[in-house]
Amino acid sequence: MDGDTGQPEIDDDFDITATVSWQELAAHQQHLYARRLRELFAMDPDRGRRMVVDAGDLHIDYSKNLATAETIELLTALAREAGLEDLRDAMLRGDHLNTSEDRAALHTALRLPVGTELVVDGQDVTGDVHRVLDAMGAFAESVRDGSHTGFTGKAITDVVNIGIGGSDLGPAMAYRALRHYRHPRIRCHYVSNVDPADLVATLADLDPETTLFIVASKTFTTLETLTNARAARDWLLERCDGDEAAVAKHFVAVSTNTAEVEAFGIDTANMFGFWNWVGGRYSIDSSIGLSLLIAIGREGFAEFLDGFHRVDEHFATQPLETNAPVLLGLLDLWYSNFWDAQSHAVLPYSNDLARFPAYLQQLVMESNGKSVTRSGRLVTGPTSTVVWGEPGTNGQHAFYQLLHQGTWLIPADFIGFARPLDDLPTADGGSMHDLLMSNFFAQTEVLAFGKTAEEIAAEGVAPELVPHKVMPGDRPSTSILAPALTPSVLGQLIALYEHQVFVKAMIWGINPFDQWGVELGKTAATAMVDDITSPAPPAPLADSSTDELVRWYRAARDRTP
Ligand SMILES: O=P(O)(O)OC[C@H]1O[C@H](O)[C@H](O)[C@@H](O)[C@@H]1O
Repeated sequence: MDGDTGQPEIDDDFDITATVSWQELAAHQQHLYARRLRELFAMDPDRGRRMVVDAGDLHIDYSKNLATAETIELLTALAREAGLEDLRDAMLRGDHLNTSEDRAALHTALRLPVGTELVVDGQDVTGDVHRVLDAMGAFAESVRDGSHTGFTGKAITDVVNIGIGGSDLGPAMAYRALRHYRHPRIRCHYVSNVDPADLVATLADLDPETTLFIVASKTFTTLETLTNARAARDWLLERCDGDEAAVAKHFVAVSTNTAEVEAFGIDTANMFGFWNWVGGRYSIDSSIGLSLLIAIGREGFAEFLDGFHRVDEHFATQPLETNAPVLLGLLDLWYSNFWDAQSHAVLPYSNDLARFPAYLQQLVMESNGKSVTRSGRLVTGPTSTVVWGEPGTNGQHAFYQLLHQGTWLIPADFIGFARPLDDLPTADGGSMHDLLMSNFFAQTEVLAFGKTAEEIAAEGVAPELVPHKVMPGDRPSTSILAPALTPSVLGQLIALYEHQVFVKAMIWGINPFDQWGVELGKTAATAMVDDITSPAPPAPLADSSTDELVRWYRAARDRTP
């Protein structure tokens, strides 16, 4: 620790890939490469009982990974060499780990219990967080109990969250996931895309008298969100004879930018704030979660936050060897840096978690899709893999073929629940949920252990078909089980992934809290609007491809059908 500043000492010339631990892991991979998971289980029959870790209500089995006790020893040594424990503590106490923006990354403060002391940059962070939570809670209650009414005095029945990226994916995912905990009268809708189809399709079924809009944007300058919000306001004004007073009843804002909220025309009395130390993709438990809070109520939202906090506590206190986000982050790094894995599948065996992979795509890839270190030096190895996935069993009938027999190594996370919130009987009087989970367990088994040519031939399969039916096995997976998909468990799952993203970033030496790569595309799109809308013939564009595309687009658009 640097005694003067309290910041962790970050050696920007430090290259993790040049360390002894890294070389040892590379040598270890060569040794493990020749081993089969079948052998590893035969040599260590208790592996499936030992290579498990519990964090809060999450029960995680990582024994079906291409790893042994020695792998974990070497990976945790690597993490120590990267100073992971100090960096974790630095993040939790609010040091400015987001170096390129000179900010803290304090999403963990959003779920600190009331009264926990945390002062950062002279601010009483927990006090601020709970003041906003209280205001959100009171507002949500007034919507839920019908006392907040629309311009004709009717209770709100529909909430439209207008936001994109971190101001959409989290609440949209969680609203869907927590279907069982929602208020019976209120439905939430999520509009993100600047494609007008999104807003038009959403508003088609809504009644302006009973619709509340939440304009959610950290910066309140995001083109898509402001464009959709303006169009939504026009829609409302058209239906209330231009009564501007209606806007105050039907529009609230969620943002860090008071000036822009005012400039947009939303009364700041109807604004719920947050802080620049909350990154967009880490903001679901800030006021960005207002729609979710309206849907599941104060108690549900408090349980959700408590779930995050339980995993935060685990992350903060457990030794690296039994620390779930650390282990999962290290295994991920093991595959991308030592096994050339380029993608990672997330497979929820829960239809309500259908948007969880999409949510993780932003969390993981916007955080760790970087190729320079904190000091701007090029990294010397791969960083984030591509994250993708679909709920099981749908994925089984679509892309699992590639997981089982394709040429890529694709580690997969299986997520499932013991107690169903919905269940129906099967034809033989069993439970559909048990059937779903039988698929979960069977898939992880087949991925890991496969089926050999001998086993297939012994079943009497024609010799020419045997190679087609061989299941190679050694396809790694991690199983994450929880008792049920509750608000708390959802919070725990999100925190588990947030922290594993951090673990990897700290070892690679990159900044997981900025996203400069998104900026140029935004600026270029704004500049392009003139090129495609000006009444004058298109000016030649710098490259022949874009030039030709724009000309084709304009001609086809302007041709009478
Ligand atoms: O919440 P906003 O300021 O509108 O930002 C919405 C999104 O904008 C950009 O795409 C950023 O890369 C995302 O991180 C952010 O979540």
